[in-house]
Amino acid sequence: MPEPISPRDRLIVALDMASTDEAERLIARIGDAASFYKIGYRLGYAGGLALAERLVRDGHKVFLDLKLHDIGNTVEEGVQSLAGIGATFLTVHAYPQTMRAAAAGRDKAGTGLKILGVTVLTSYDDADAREAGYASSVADLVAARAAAAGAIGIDGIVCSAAEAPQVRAILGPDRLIVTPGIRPAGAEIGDQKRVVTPAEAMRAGVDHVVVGRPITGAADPRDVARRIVDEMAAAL
Ligand SMILES: O=C(O)c1cc(=O)[nH]c(=O)n1[C@@H]1O[C@H](COP(=O)(O)O)[C@@H](O)[C@H]1O
Repeated sequence: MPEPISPRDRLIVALDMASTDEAERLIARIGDAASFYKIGYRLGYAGGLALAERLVRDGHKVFLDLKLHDIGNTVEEGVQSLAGIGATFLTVHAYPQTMRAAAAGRDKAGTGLKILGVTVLTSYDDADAREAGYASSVADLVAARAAAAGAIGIDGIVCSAAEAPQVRAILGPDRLIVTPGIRPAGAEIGDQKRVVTPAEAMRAGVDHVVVGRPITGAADPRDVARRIVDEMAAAL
C-alpha cells in the first residue's frame, strides 16, 4: 500500500501567474498552509523552471505541468532534460506512445520524477470531446486512457475527481490520481466543466487536488488554502 499523504501535502496550488515575482509573493503569503506548487505554461515560459529549482531547494514540492506531447524521441529526451530540476510530478498527454516515451525518459534519468498522464482535460464535457473528433464519452475516454497509463507503467493520471472511483478500480491503490477542476462550494467555476469539491474529491479516492484561481485570486490566499486542507482532512 502507498504511504499515507497528509491533508496539507494533498493540496497542489497552481501558480498560474505572469511572473516569478508574483508567484513568490503568493507563496510567501500562503506560508506553511501549502507545501506543493504547480508550474504550468504561463509561469513555465516566464522563468518558472528556474523558480521550480529554487522551490525544490527551499523544501517545497513541485509539479511541472508541461503536458508534453510529441514524437516519442522528443518526449523521452524532454523528460530527461526536465528530470534534473528535482520536481515531483511532470505531466504528459495520456497517449500510449507519449506515455511509453515519458516512462523511458524517467527511467533513464532515475531522479525519482513521477510521470502523470493527462486523460481528458477538466474543461471538456461530452460535447467538447465530440467536437474534437472522439466518439466515446468523456468517462469512457478517461477509463481507456487510465487503463493504458497503468499498463505502460507511468506513475499516475490527471482526471476529474468525478471519474476517480472508476479510475481507482482500473489503476489499483499504487498509482496516483491527481484532480484539477476543484472548487470549494460557492467558488466561481470559470472555464472548468467537470467540477468537484475538495471533500468530495477525498471521498472519491483522489490523492492530490490541484487548485488555482480559488486560491490565487482570493483576498486571503492563505485562509482559502487552510480551509481547503481542513475540508479535505474532515472528509478523509
Ligand atoms: O494538468 C493539469 O494540471 C490540468 C488538467 C486538467 O484536466 N484541468 C486543469 O485545469 N489542469 C490545470 O489545473 C489548474 C486548474 O486551475 P483552476 O481552474 O484555476 O483551479 C490549471 O493550472 C490547469 O492548467
